[in-house]
Amino acid sequence: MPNMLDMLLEHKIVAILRGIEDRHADRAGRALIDGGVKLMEITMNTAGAPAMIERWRSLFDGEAAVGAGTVLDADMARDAIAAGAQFLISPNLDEAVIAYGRERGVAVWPGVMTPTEIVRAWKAGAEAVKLFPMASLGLKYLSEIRGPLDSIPILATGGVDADNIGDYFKAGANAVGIGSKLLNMEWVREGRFDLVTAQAKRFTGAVRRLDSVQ
Ligand SMILES: O=C[C@H](O)COP(=O)(O)O
Repeated sequence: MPNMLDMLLEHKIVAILRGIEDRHADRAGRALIDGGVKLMEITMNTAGAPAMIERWRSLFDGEAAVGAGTVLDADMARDAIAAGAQFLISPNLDEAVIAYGRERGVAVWPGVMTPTEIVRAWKAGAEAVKLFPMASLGLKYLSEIRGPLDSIPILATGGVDADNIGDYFKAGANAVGIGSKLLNMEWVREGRFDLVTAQAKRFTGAVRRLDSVQ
């Protein structure tokens, strides 16, 4: 099984699927993969999330990693891992979720906001943290905390779009989580999966270009 942290650091984008309707989900997932997305997070507040995770594990086996998002506590972590989630992402920091994931060999990237929370998460065994909500914290905040906290991988989440994605990496993000600007629900409802793929390519192409100039 591929190492999730390695995948996160290599591909640098996590697609966040929140509230996708089950009848559209498989085509949306396929469209994202066709656009180069390699890590997909189905949030646990999406109706039928565990069943969707389980289905995607076999449907997209070898093409993309499938994890669970909005994992708020150990009960949700248990349900997500039972469904086959390959990584767990949370908006909050709960040491019990980190411990549960570690016991089962599943990567946990908890949500953090402050330097104290980042270090707490790291000490509890998280190999990376989700810095959230970035749209409110701002890029300057990220670059400032990078001074003292320069070795903890940061998955910056919130407010990422195709024009500013490069700024997130310049400010110190190792990876980004992208929701609304990557998966436009209107396109999904209208069956415009070609547009979803084209949009995904804008993001994955931006990451490739940034990698090539480094
Ligand atoms: O937890 C995920 C974030 O709410 C996604 O934010 P975004 O839609 O601004 O990318």
